[in-house]
Amino acid sequence: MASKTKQTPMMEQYQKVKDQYPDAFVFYRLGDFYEMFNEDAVKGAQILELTLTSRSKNADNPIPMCGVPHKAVESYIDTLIDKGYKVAIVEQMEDPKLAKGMVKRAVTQLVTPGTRTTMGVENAKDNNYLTAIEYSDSGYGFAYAELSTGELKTTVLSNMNSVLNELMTLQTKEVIVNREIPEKDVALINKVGILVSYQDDIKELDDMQYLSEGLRQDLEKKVVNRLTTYIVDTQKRSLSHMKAAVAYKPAEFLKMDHNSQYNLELTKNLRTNKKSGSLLWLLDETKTAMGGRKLREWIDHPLIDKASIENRQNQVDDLLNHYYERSEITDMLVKVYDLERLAGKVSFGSVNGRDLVQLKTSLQQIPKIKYILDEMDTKSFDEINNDLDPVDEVSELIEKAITEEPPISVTDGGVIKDGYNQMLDQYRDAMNNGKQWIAELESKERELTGINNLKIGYNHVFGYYIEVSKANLSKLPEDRYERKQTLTNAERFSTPELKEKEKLIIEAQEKSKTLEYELFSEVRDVVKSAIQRLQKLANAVSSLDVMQSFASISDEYRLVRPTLNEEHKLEIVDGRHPVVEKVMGHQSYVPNDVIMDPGTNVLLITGPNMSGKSTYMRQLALTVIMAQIGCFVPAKSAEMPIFDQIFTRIGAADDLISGQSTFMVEMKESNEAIQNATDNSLILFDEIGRGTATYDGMALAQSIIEYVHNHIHAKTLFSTHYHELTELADSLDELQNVHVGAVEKNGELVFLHKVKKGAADKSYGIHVAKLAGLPNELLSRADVILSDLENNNEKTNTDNVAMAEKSNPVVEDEIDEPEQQLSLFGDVKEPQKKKRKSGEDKILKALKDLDLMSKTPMDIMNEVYKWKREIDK
Ligand SMILES: Nc1ncnc2c1ncn2[C@@H]1O[C@H](COP(=O)(O)OP(=O)(O)OP(=O)(O)O)[C@@H](O)[C@H]1O
Repeated sequence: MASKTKQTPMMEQYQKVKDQYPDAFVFYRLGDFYEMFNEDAVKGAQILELTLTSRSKNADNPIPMCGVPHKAVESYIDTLIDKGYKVAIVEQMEDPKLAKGMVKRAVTQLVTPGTRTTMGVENAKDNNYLTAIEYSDSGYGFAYAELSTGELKTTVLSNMNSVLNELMTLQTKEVIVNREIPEKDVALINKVGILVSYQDDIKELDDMQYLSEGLRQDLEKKVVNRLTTYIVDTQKRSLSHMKAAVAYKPAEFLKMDHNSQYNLELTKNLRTNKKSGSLLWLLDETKTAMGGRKLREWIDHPLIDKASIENRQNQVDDLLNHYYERSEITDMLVKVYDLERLAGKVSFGSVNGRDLVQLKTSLQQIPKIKYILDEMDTKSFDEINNDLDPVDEVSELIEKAITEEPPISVTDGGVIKDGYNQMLDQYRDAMNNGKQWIAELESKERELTGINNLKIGYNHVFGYYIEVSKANLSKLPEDRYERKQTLTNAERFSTPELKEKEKLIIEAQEKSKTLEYELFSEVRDVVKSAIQRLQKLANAVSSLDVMQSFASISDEYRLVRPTLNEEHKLEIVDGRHPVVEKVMGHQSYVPNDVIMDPGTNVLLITGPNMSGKSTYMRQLALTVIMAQIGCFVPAKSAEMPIFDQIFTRIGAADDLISGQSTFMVEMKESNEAIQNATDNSLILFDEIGRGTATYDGMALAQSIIEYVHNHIHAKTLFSTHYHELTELADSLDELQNVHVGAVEKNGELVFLHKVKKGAADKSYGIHVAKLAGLPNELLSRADVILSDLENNNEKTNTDNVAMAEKSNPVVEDEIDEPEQQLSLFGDVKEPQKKKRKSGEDKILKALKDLDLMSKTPMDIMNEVYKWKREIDK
């Protein structure tokens, strides 16, 4: 809290704002600076590396203070937002020179992590989503928006797990909730590092009604309204570019949880957390920022509708078949700027002359692109072509009105072209004539005074002046020259006629600047009225951009069009992991088949460590995702079903956030798959069970395989080091063994990376340890232990069998032991039954011989009674 001593009116004004925005840094405009005070100043100075000073230094309680220049404020705000803070911007609402008393100030915007719209070039292809969640008994309303592009989507999710998944997939920066949401939910959101902001009331905003109008579910309407209320409250500016909310259902897309997306490195590399090395990195040859964002959205949401996938495939095909046209389109797309974000800027009123020139350049490409698409004459692009509206009147207006290289500022003139407005031309003439007159005055004055180095100059404070060096002062006639400024070596003067011309020039300058700004605003308003059309155009351009990216990737990496079937047939010939291949070079990559006919649902993959088991599984997942976003796939040929969901238990399983152990996460992820997978799903289980004791692990692995095999029938790849499991192929007819080959050459292990039918014969763990450089002594010792274990195992097996036979010789003969009595591990279970007495054996024999059909119930009753007495003896 600020000190209780009497505050100055300004500090009172400041404190009022701060009280309203306690969780934000308050940037308080004072002249050319935004100042922070008190605790904001102390913290802000530290984070932003500013010098901390104080106001009223000599008072008892000096007020800590620091400031940033208004011209550079954006970068400081960005730094704070990046660190998860909010910034309230307080502007002067009147000209301080004209203000009576305290200058009026007000918060003009609250910038928060989810509402930031200033994107640097480096993250132009990223979205910055703001999300709202509405808790209810029947599920969670979920809505997200991207303020800079106006995108707004909503859905209802059944549980908090799905909410967290969606939040992480979208990489949301901020979540809006009201206080009815359970605290444990808020804690979960905080745990994944997302800022939670509260918005308790919902305002029915007339001009924002359209945003939720088309929605059918109340929960969706409510959550959209909460989100838009928060946006209006914080942004306090026009949001006419916000698009009406689109309701979506997660089930309309291939479902994948965030962990799977993360572990499959779809948009980020696991190690570096950067785009490089991810599927997105491989596929991104988009030329526009909008295309880049759309590609990412598609990777996050692959399709499941066959017709839509095939339409995209047709587009790729058509572009591949029209090489020349494709490269023309690509060249034009390079000149298309970020139409979505330009539309946003127009709506916010923050657009400048340069933005409008970018808009014009972009729009001018559209007729050319349309022409080429017409020439290509392919049906697949009909819809996109229809939506390519060049918004001619906007580009023509900008062409007529805005200069080719306008300055950044829209208030300093130089934005409007000559010839666009008569009045402006007249002002400009006056200015130019005046300047011309002044230039001529210089030579006239030189002649008059005989001072050759006399010159006429201009500065902001003193205006136009005649400068004479001190040495020449004596040559100057006294009468006409009025002294303006004294320098070390010269004096500056004015004359009545210079003053008069100066006045004319300055007046013309002021008037032209004001008029230019008015004209610019008019142009901007015309553009504003075309926002919806621009957004539709942006959507079409970005789709076209992604398609040309797919086509050029397909060319570059020899991808093929997959055939989609409805018969559960998966047949990928010579498939490749596209990212690993790109990194290692395609000569070194060993292609592999994945063949699973309709009757084969489980591939059990064995092979040494490092042989390529997980690469093989990941390769399949990426191929499926590429196919379902409409791209071609890395293989010689590919036939595949459309998958509804992908479940993975792959890669590092540590869940540091919720503090769960590797094994626990492994089991939870397995459970997710087992509970939710269908026969249309893809399951990838990489070494399930390795996180616990061998026997537990192996038992679980087998029962999971059996369960998936018997109940789910999803296409499943299961890699394992438990060689014993390969015997399952004998009893499970939908399961096949494959193994990744390796050979031993002169005691060294050579990986072949080739997947072949059948089970691997050996584990080679010690060989891999050798490759990792473990000391020889340790390795030799491991060899000894291994052969001991192997011998013991064999011995134990034979001992066990012998013991079982010895301990129970009669039973083996007389009673059919179920086969399962032979455990997984090849040894016989300890006999659990006590040795039976001979009387009991007699009873069993009698029971076996009893002919039920020839006896009455009474006879049986008597018989049983006799036996019971016998046993009870
Ligand atoms: N098809 C392939 N062609 C060429 N190199 C490959 C291929 N598959 C994998 N590799 C190489 O082998 C390395 C190890 O592969 P991967 O991690 O898939 O092995 P793994 O069998 O799953 O190992 P572990 O059992 O230890 O987890 C990869 O990093 C890659 O460099």
